[in-house]
Amino acid sequence: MIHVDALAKEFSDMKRGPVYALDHVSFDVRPGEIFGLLGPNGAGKTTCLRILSTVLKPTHGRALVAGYDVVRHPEQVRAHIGFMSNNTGIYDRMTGWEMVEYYGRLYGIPEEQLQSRLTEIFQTLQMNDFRDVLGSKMSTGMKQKVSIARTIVHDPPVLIFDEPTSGLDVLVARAVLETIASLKAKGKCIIFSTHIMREVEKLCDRVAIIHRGRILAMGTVEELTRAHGQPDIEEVFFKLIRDLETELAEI
Ligand SMILES: Nc1ncnc2c1ncn2[C@@H]1O[C@H](COP(=O)(O)OP(=O)(O)OP(=O)(O)O)[C@@H](O)[C@H]1O
Repeated sequence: MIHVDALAKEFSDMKRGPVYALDHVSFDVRPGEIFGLLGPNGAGKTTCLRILSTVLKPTHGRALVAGYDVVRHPEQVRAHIGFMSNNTGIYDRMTGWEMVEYYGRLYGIPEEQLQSRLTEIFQTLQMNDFRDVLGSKMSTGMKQKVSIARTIVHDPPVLIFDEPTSGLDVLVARAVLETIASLKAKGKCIIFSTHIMREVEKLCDRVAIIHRGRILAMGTVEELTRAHGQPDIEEVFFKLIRDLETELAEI
């Protein structure tokens, strides 16, 4: 469902010169799988997810999403994905219902299907008690739910979440993770970025540890801890980052 082959992105930064945000990464994600990109700030996670969602173009390599090339067929890719960035961007003067309805129309869902789809989503995500609250009056948790609702309104087969629990309190974060798990149970192909080890352990079928734009290791949590002789994913993560930094310092 997602096929990424030697994907790279170079930015030219006024101060720093060329920045290799993504350095030839390759991976695949299957339907019914949750794939995590685990990395520190600036690792390249957002850049990778932005390329997959057609917001950015790669400087090298190829990515296919739902069978469509992100550069050659961006409209097709957009029709088959739901992308939730960590900036919820909720409109102050619209209610949750209106916002999700608006996105449903943007995706071209026929009117007669749209209302039943909204009813279903508002029930599943337990949003009925605030369906008529304006964006300006919503709590962070409410906003995050609206954001998820509009990401999934067109029932896309591929879901891309950029740090979906960032800045949320524990209860809301838990609800978001439960929603992601239920989307996997429906057979969705899910990729999400995080720097929270526990989320990876709880949710991901496979994970790629990413730092300085490179994938340092990839596999199930069990495979990675075994291969690197560490007790848990946190130790694997710090070991790999330390090793790369030592290697770079010696060059
Ligand atoms: N538009 C841009 N112009 C120049 N450099 C950029 C641009 N976007 C990202 N970068 C740089 O690319 C690198 C990777 O950034 P990216 O946002 O992908 O990391 P990240 O893993 O998502 O981290 P974070 O969790 O901080 O968002 C960083 O060094 C960042 O400063």
